Parts: sequence; structure tokens; C-alpha cells
Amino acid sequence: MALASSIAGKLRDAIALHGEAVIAVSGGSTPKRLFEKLSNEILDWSRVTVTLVDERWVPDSDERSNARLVESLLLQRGAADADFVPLYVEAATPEAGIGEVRTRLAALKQPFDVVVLGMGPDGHTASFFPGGDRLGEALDTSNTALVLPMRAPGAGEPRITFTLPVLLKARALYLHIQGEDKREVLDQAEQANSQLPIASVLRDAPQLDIYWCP
Ligand SMILES: O=C1O[C@H](COP(=O)(O)O)[C@@H](O)[C@H](O)[C@H]1O
Repeated sequence: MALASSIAGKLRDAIALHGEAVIAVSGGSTPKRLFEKLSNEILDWSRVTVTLVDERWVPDSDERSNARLVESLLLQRGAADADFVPLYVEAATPEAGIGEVRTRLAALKQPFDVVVLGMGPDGHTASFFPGGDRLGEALDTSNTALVLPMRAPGAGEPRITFTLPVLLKARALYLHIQGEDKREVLDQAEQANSQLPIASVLRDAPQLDIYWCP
């Protein structure tokens, strides 16, 4: 509830200042309750554009689709008026579809007003997976690419992900995690020289608000 309320405040501020707001959210299982709370927040959702920080390369008919989660839990009630820009297009691979995705994303106002990151038990965030084939590029803060394909042993299907520099530029950056196991992973990531992908966020983010619940 606290995170939903904080995000809603940032969206209202952006709408008041710029007439519109852009938010990029994570998928997975953690944001379910957040999405339900956020969709009940009173604000001018018709001025909000929602996108994802990363996506599994599956259509939204697939249970694993992050877009499906957003459509079914966030883009409801007042938030049904928001625009949604998904990261998946009908193509066999992210490499084949990425040109179309980049064209779609060109219309998105940057920097994003709000980015909400999650974290997996392996320390991945967005689709920055340990052992990812393009992890170095994705975490390179001088990379100018908006999105990259990603494959990794622990990722399941191929992925598409915004790069770290795009996410770090957000006006408000949140990390949303749940459970003791993830708290321990975060503690490890806070150690000097941690190689966990989430450690790059902790090191390089100009500002980061961490929300944790048991
Ligand atoms: O695969 C993904 O996993 C992470 C973490 O998900 P969770 O189920 O452990 O909450 C998520 O942040 C990311 O967006 C998603 O694609």
C-alpha cells in the first residue's frame, strides 16, 4: 500500500508538471498486490503510459507473459484508461522483433517518471540474469541502446529488456522485493565486489527507494 501510494504521488506530480506520466513496471509474481492497489489510486490515468522493464518472449495468451499480468491486474478500474506499450511483438525471436519494438518505444517520453524493479532469488532484476549472454552490454552505463534481447540459463524463455542506463535515468526508481530469502540476496548484493546483477543497480543508481515486505 505504501509503495502504491508513493508511486501514485510521483505519477500525479509528473502529470501536473508535464501533462503526462510514463511508468515502467516489472513482471513476475511480486507485483501482484501492488498492481491491485495501484489500479485503485485516484489519478488521471488517461495521461499515464505503462510499459514493462522486461518481458519474456511469449505472447500475452501465455501464463508467463508479463504483459498478461499487467493487463489483468494493473490496467483495471481507473487504471484501465492508461495506455499500455508492451515489449513483445509477434516474431519468432526477440532478435527478429526488436526493430519493431524499438519503433514502438520511440514514442515513449524519456526519462521515465517511475521505474519499479523487482528481483529474483538469483539476484536478477529486469532480465539482467547471472550468465546472461548480453549481460555486460545491458549493464554498461554508457550503452545507448534502449532495449536488448537476453538469453540465460535461468531465464526460461528468451527475453527482451530495457538496458540499465535507461532504467537508472528514471525520475523515481523503486526496488520492490518480498520475503526473507530475497532480503538475504539483497544483503549479499550490498557486499563490496558482489557480482549479482542487482548489485549494479545498487552501485550505479543515483537514487533508489527499496520497498520490502515479509
Ligand atoms: O522474470 C522475472 O523475474 C523478476 C522477479 O520476479 P519474481 O517472480 O521473483 O517477483 C521480475 O522482476 C522480472 O520483471 C521478471 O521478468
